[in-house]
Amino acid sequence: MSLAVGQAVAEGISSNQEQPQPKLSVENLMISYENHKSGETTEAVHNVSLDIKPGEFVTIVGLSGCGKSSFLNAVAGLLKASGGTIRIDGKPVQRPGPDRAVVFQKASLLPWRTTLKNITYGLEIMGIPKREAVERARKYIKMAKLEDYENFYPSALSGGMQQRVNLARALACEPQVLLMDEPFSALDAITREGLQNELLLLWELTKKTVLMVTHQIDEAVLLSDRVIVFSPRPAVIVKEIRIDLPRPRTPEVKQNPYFDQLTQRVWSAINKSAGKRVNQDYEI
Ligand SMILES: Nc1ncnc2c1ncn2[C@@H]1O[C@H](COP(=O)(O)OP(=O)(O)OP(=O)(O)O)[C@@H](O)[C@H]1O
Repeated sequence: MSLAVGQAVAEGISSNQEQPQPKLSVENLMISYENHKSGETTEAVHNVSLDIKPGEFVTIVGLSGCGKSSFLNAVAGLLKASGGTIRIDGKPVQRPGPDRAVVFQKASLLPWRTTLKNITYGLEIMGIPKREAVERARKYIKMAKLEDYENFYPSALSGGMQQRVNLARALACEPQVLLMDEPFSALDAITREGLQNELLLLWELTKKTVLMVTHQIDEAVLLSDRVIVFSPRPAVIVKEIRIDLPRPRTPEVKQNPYFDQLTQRVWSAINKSAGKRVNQDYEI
C-alpha cells in the first residue's frame, strides 16, 4: 500500500473515489412486521441501501404508509430490522445509542422540568457532570435563541417553542446523526415555516448529519442536500434527487424558479411510483 493510500484510509477516505467514509451507512435493510394472531407478515422496507456523508442533510419522502418511519426507527435502533446492516462511522448499530438523537412530531418534554432542565436531563443520563451539562445546555439554548425561556416550564411554551426546545435538547446530546420524524407536522403553517428557518440556521452552525422524514415536499427541498423518494410499501428507493440550491439557505430560496423545478421533480417521482397523480394537498 502506498503512503498516499495509507493516509487516505487512515483519514477515512476510500482510495478509489476519494469520498469520505459515510457517517451513516444502511445496507440491504429489510423490515417486516409479524402479526402473531393472524400469522400474516407485512413487509415495510425491502432491501434498501443508503449512505449519508458526514454533514449531509437527507430527507425521505413517499406516500403515507410506505415505510418511512419504519426505516427511521430501525436506524434509531428502536425497531429490529429483519435483515441488513446499519452502521455509524463503520460500526454496526442495533439498539439506541448516544451517537443518534431522535426528534419526533411530539416534543414530549418533561412537564415538571424547565427548558434548561429538560435539556440537561439527557446529558446527566449520559453521565456528563452537572456543571458541564448546564454549560452545554446553555450553548444550545443560545443557538436556538431560547435564552429568554430558560426557566419556563413546557406548559408555558407554545407548541413551536416546545419543538425548538426539543431540537435543542437533541442537538445538546451532540449525536453523530440527528434523526427527525416529521418534526414540524403538528404545527400550524406559520410556526412550521419559522422552525424550518430555525433548523436551517442550526444546521449551518452545527453541520450535523441529518436523516429526516417528512410529508412536506417543499420542506424537504428547502432543507436537504438530497431527497430520497420511497415507493409505496414495501419501500424501495425509486429516486434520489440532489438539491443543489446554494447554501446558506433562507426561506427566500422558495422564490427561486429552480426551487419549483426541484419540487416538481420530487412530485413527479412520487406520482410515478404511485402509478397515479397524487393530490398534492391531501394524499401524502
Ligand atoms: N407495529 C406495526 N405492526 C404492524 N404493521 C405495522 C407496524 N408499524 C407499521 N406497520 C405497517 O408498516 C407499513 C409502513 O408503516 P410506516 O409507519 O413505516 O409508514 P410511513 O411511510 O412512515 O407512514 P406515514 O407517512 O403515514 O407516517 C404500514 O403499512 C404500516 O401499517
